[in-house]
This record gives sequence, C-alpha cells and structure tokens, in this order.
Amino acid sequence: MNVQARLIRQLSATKPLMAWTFALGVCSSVSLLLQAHFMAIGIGILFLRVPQHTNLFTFDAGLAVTFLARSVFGAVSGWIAARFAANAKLDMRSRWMSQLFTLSSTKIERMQTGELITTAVTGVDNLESYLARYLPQSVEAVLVPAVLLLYILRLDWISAALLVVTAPLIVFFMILLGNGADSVAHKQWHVLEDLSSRFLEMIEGLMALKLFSRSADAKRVLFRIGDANRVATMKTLRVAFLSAFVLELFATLGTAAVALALGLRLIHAELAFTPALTVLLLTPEFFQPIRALGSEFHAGLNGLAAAESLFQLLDEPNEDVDARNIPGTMANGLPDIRFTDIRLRYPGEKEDSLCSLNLTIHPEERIAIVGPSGCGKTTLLRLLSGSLSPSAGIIEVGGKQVQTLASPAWRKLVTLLNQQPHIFSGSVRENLQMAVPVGEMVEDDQLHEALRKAGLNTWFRSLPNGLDTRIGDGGRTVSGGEAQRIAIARAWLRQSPLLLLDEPTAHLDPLTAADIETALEELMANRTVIVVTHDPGLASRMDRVIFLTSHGFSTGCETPLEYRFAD
Ligand SMILES: Nc1ncnc2c1ncn2[C@@H]1O[C@H](COP(=O)(O)OP(=O)(O)OP(=O)(O)O)[C@@H](O)[C@H]1O
Repeated sequence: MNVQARLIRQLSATKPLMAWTFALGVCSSVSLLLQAHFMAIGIGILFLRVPQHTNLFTFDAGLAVTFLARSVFGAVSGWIAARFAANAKLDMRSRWMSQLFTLSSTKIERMQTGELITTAVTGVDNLESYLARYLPQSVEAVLVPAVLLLYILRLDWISAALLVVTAPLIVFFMILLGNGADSVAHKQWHVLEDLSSRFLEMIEGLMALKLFSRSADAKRVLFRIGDANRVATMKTLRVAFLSAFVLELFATLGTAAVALALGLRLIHAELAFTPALTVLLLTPEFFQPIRALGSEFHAGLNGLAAAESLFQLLDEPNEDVDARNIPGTMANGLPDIRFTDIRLRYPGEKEDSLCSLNLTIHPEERIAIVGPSGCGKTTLLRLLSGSLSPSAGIIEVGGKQVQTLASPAWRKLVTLLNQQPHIFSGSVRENLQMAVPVGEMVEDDQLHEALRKAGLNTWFRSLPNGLDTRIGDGGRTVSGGEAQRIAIARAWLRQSPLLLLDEPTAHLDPLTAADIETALEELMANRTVIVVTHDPGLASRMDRVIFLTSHGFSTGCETPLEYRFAD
C-alpha cells in the first residue's frame, strides 16, 4: 500500500479531517458562487444600469453575507485542519515511541540514534504540515474547481470547455514533476538523517576526537554532509518552484483564454453582461485551490518522505509474546528457570553467539558467569532479561515451557545492573522513581532508605537540593561509583526476584569496587542472582560458577558449553 493511502487508513484523524474539509469546501464553494453572482449583479446595476427586480441594497447585503460566510468557512477549515493534524501528530509520535520501546535491544542497536531523533522530531513535524496543509488543500483542489465548473457550465459552456482543457494540462505537468520530485525529496530526507547521525556521533565522541587531534577531520566530514544537505534542499526547492511556475503559467493562460472568449462575445453581444462577469470572477477562483496546492507541494513531499521513515519502524515486528506461562508476581519467589539446547544467533550474523546452552537456575541461587571476552556472557544475560529471544531451544519457567522470555510480564520480575548504568538528565527523585511502575507512588522515606542501602548517604548529604537536585546531562556530574550506587538504589526500589549483574564493578577502582560489592551483598539476599564477572573474588562468593567456553560458538558449535561448579 502506498504511503499516502496508509496514512489515510491508519491515522484515525485523517478521515474526519477529509470529511470536514469536504463539507466546508462545499459550503465555501457555494458562498463563492453566490458572492460572484451578487458582485456581478451589483456592478451591473451600479455602472451599466442593468435592470434588476431587486434593489442594490439587497445585493450589497448578499455580497457582505457571502463574503463573511466564506471567511468564516475558511477560518474554521484552517482551525479544524490544525487541530486534527496536531492530534494525528500526537497519535503518530506516541505509537512510534511505544513501538521503539517494545523492540528488542538488538534491533535498536542496529538503528542510528541520529536517524531516530530526526524521524521522531523533524519527521513527525513534517507529517503535521502534510496533514494540516497539503491534505486539506488536495481535497479543496479537486472539490472547489469541480463545483465551480458545474456552475460555469450552466452559465457559459464555452468558458467551461476552456477550463476543462487547461485544468488537466496542469494536473498532467504536476504528475510529471511529482514523479521526479518524489525521489529528490527522499534523497533530501536521507541526507538530513545522515547529517543528524554524524552530528550526534561527533558530539558524543567529542572528547575522543580532541584527544586524537581529529577535530578538524570531523569538522570536514560534517561540512561535506552539511553541503550535501544544502544541495539536496536546493534541488527540492527547485522542483517546488518549477511546479509553482508551471501552475501559475497554465492558470494565467487559462484565465486569459476565458477572459478573451468572454470579451469577444460581449463585444458581439452574444452573451449577457451578468453571466459573463460572474464567469470572469469565478475563473481565477477555479484555479486558486490548484495554485495553493502547488505552494504546499514541498510540505507534501517532505511529509510523505518522513511518513515512510516513520512506517519503517512501525513495521518492525514486535517480539513480545503472550506471557500466559510466565508468573506475573513474586509472591512465591521465582521458580526454576531451565534452558535446554538454547541457541542464539544475532540477526544478520553468520555464527551463533550462544549454542547448546543447557542450564538450570534454581530459586534464590547465586550464580557467577565467567569466561573469555566475547564468549556470550552478556548475551546470556540479555536472554534472561527478555531483551533477546533464542533462535532455537526450550525455555521452561516453573516447569512450563515458554517460547521466549521477551514479555513485559517477565521484565517486571527482572532487574539488570550493567557496567555503566545510565543516569537520566533529571532530579535524583526522578532517577530513582523510574525503577517502579508508572503510577505507583514512592514516598520520600523509601527513596532515602534505598539511597542509604546503596551506600549513598554521604553523597546525598552533599547535594544542594536533596532529592530535587538535578543530575546527569546538564546537571551535577555523577562519578562511575555513584552511578552504580544509584542503580543499586533503583534495584532496592524495584524489588524484583531476579537480579542480573553485568560486571557491576568493571570500571571502578579496587576500593570503590569493594564498597559496591558490599552494597550488593545485602541486595542479593533472598533473590535469584546471575552475575557476569571477571573478578574471581566476586565469583567465589556465589553458590555456583559457570564457565562459558569460547568454542561453544566461535568454531561452529562443535562443543556444548561447559559448566564447572565451584567447590
Ligand atoms: N548486537 C549484536 N549483534 C551482533 N553480534 C553481537 C551483538 N552483541 C554481541 N554480539 C556478538 O556476540 C558474541 C558474544 O558477545 P557478548 O557481548 O555476549 O560477549 P561477552 O562474553 O559478554 O564479552 P565481554 O566479556 O567482552 O563483555 C560476540 O562475538 C559479539 O561480537
């Protein structure tokens, strides 16, 4: 289905928007006819003394009423279009965002952050312009000329015939131009996405660029893509101006032809003054909506190019599954989790990252996963956290077979602490509250208790505004150890029965690492814990150590994963 048809079908706001535009367009066209009619009669009475049954005042009043009615219909139509477009924009942005949050982490990792930002921000805004301006204008460009043509046909068939000949010429040239313009607009959109990605990447890697003295190179690359964006934008504008020119040319020629034909017949007294003037007044109005569509051509192309990007993400299949077999609460703790012959291959990869994985995790067991770099430790945690689904094999939770753990019900039971927890730009309170489900109230006392348990008492006392102190990007800087402790405080608030730790002390100095491990000890009590670590000290404190061997996946799965148990 083409993008335009999909937009109309899938965005609930588009159908009522088109219906309203249609209804108001009919009302506006009728007022326009009456306005032209009254004006022609009024001019006839005033200047040529054309005899009429009614006096001039009646026509003046009629003219004023129709003029007012047209302005009101126009204003209401604009207001409705803006409202529906804003609703559609909200609808699209929220659907797009929820889809983004339901996609697996591997899919998100393959997407470019800059592209995603451009699509979510500029793309949705372009779509709003398309819906508020281009779509209503396309309805009017068909409706108004059709109504006017029927009326003109009643008054003077020759003028109607001239309009019927010129209008399709405009449509024909617009289609010709539109075909070329479509690819130009798409190209411009992709260049813009590329520019955003590179720019974001440069900002993120600013320190590394400075340290390697490569800032000038990055600037050159950015300048090159910026220039490509300028060229692409100019190309789309050129097409837009060309289309406007074609429209103006044919509209002017059409009006001139009608005026000439009317003038000649007036001179030869083959046509009465009032219908001739009415037709003459209506002819520019016949072309007006088509010309207005030409000036919205650019907005239309940009909107459609953006819509294609938006639909691309919306079309990604959602991997979350029906979670009937997954327990939704931790009332009785977490049951056994059993993996049998699990195999996992990342999309687009030639080799499995995990293969023949057989593992049973018992309730409240504490397991360390160790092994060489790249052997699949993090992949195993992703599988357990429900961010990845296995390519093959059997998963059982509490003896019940499930296809995957990728479900919201499962994720509620899991807390994942990784090497570098993300601190969001916001207050300490916001950063902690995000650990609990939306709508669930957390008292300040509970936040203080979580901070204390995470060993952040001293740090918290140093904050100028307590829980309202802004941290993260643009706020107070948080060290690696503090960030890890904030993550531990979040885990305390979350209270999930399965705790997954991915090298929680990897980037910390030995003293801080030891402190963090102490803070983790209390958290790990009475929970099922899986910790990925290269630290023999931490591993030895677990109930069981599992060694993942690299040949489990790197040499084509000849040997199953090997498990060794601690003493
Ligand atoms: N998103 C991905 N797409 C494709 N391949 C991936 C992806 N993530 C990881 N891999 C590959 O899967 C394999 C296992 O990676 P994983 O991160 O699980 O290893 P690891 O044992 O945790 O390594 P480390 O100890 O270095 O963190 C690696 O070969 C890696 O290149």
